[in-house]
Amino acid sequence: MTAIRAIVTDIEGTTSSISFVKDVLFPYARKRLPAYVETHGDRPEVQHWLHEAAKEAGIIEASRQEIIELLLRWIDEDRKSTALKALQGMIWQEGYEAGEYRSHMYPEVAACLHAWRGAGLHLYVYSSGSVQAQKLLFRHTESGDLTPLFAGYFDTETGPKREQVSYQRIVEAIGERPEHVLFLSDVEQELDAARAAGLHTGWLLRPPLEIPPQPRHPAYTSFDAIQP
Ligand SMILES: CSCCC(=O)C(=O)COP(=O)(O)O
Ligand SMILES: [Mg+2]
Repeated sequence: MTAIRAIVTDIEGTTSSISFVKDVLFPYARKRLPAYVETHGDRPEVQHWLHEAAKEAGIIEASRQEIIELLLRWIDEDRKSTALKALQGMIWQEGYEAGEYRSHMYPEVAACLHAWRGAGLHLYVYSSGSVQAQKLLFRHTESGDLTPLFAGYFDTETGPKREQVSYQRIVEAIGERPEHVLFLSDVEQELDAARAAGLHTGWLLRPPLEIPPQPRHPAYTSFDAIQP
């Protein structure tokens, strides 16, 4: 493998369990979204994302109630809408700050991130969750505040995770050639897109998942097995 200088990691299913996102974060945002929009709907950043959601849905002159119902539907569908993700991030902030939850990290993740950073690698996050949500998640982990380890964060404002161009934009933004960058994810389509852009890939298959006989990407059941 060409010398790896930077690692870009996904979150859900890679550093943290799918269950934490689906069973803790999503229901928290779902329950509070209507009241949050009613209470904070006049803030410019909330207004902006409500407008973006309506635009994405092609709804002209939507009422606030219609947008709320749309966003709740999108949460149920796990739609990777940039507008929804931005609003979820704002709501999750309240939960983290109230101590309602801390974010899950697989047991070896913090130690590996520390070791990789200690070895001089530059670490980045690329998730469908908003940059705000990513920073909150890594600040409030069960393994402490991991944000000092990261040099940057990317969300779907950079582009969808299954499109090659998103990875081209990321390597350009971080100033690395793609062959020096390793992307880690649990989703094969994301890895395919990263590989098409020239990045190295690592496929995380967390137990009870198992590595198939001939994986299309270098496959690992934990970060421990990755030797960048
Ligand atoms: C930043 S935590 C919430 C993650 C999220 O909203 C999500 O949809 C998961 O996306 P990922 O790209 O990390 O699999
Ligand atoms: Mg994932």
